[in-house]
Amino acid sequence: MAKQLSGAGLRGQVAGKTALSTVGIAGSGLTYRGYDIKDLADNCQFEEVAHLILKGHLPNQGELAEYKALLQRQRGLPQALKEVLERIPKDAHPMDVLRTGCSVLGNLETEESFDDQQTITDRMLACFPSIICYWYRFSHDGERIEVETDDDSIGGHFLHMLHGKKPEPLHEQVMHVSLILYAEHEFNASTFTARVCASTLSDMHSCVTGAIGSLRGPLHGGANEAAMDMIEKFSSPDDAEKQMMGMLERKEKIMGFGHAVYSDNDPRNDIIKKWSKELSEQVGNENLYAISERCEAVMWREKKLFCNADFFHASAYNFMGIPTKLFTPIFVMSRLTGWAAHVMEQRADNRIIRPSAEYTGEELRQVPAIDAR
Ligand SMILES: CC(=O)SCCNC(=O)CCNC(=O)[C@H](O)C(C)(C)COP(=O)(O)OP(=O)(O)OC[C@H]1O[C@@H](n2cnc3c(N)ncnc32)[C@H](O)[C@@H]1OP(=O)(O)O
Ligand SMILES: O=C([O-])CC(=O)C(=O)O
Repeated sequence: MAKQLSGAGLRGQVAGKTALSTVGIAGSGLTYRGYDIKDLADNCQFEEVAHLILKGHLPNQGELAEYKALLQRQRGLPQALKEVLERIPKDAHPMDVLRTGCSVLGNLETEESFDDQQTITDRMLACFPSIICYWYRFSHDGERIEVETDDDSIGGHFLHMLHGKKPEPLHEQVMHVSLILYAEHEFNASTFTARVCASTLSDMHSCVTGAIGSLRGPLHGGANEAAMDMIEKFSSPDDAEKQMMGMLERKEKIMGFGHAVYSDNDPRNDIIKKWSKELSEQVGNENLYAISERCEAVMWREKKLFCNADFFHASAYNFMGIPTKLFTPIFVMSRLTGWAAHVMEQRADNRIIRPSAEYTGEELRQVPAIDAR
């Protein structure tokens, strides 16, 4: 059944054109440049998909090796940025850290010309994991970590810096899948933010900084953290069911469920759910997985609401030992590709985005003298 796309929130209104992805089109839930998301998640590494989204085609072996080497060389952070990160307190939210990190980078390595947009984007793709982990390890463990590792992939680089040791192959593989699933999603709120900013002919760092702010909220990317906060409070599947029924009765929003465009399933869910199960078996924590499955069943039975991409990401990341507050920053490491590609698309065929509002305020009136107010 197709979802009725109308009403507030610009729902269902076409706000521009894109050749980057399709969302919720019958027969193929989600495609990037014509490739089905499952096909990409089953057969590609994240860097291949980033290349596809940013440069327009899937790389061949040589192009992939070259692209990975280029990203590897750019993992270092300028000293001035490290100093800023060291001043941000431990209890800051890592999304705020990343927002600041991106903005500071824009001061130090400014995009002087749109001709530099690919280079600027590759640099951000390479160093965002360094920004997150440098701050996290300094503020939490008092350690100034080495961010220039020789890890093969962005996900591997992230896990290595976070845990201080090379990740096992299964975890690196799950990071590839996760980053692929989160990479691009048409005119979602954060991407639209980036495009609005781009439409003023602003710079790439400003577009991405704004997009990070939009992704942070629990109705968007922040839902993976909110889902984790919820499921870790449940002691068993039966407890999860009991507590969820209470939340539904109180009309609380349950994070990680529902979607603005999909009607009855988010194609990313089956994919990440399968990996979450495999990880749960590997770490021997089948309770958290069973709790998550019960939440899924209850929401479908009671509300016909389904898990979106965020819900099983929560348990999957938790099984890999990733702290909950770093969940949404991982989303940024990936979605940066989609944001930047949309900025480039907007720039290539731009008109400033400036919709109209329906006025609901006072009729025209006169300013009363100050002693008469
Ligand atoms: C990667 C991503 O960003 S995916 C989205 C991540 N966000 C979340 O998981 C947050 C929880 N989900 C939600 O808040 C919403 O489903 C959104 C924001 C994703 C989509 O919002 P909308 O398009 O406005 O939702 P939609 O029109 O389908 O809502 C229909 C009804 O279901 C309810 N509903 C939707 N999602 C949920 C939910 N997760 N829990 C409880 N009720 C819900 C709505 O409140 C609404 O009820 P109403 O008609 O009584 O007001
Ligand atoms: O499309 C949306 O509204 C939200 C979403 O799933 C995403 O950005 O991945």
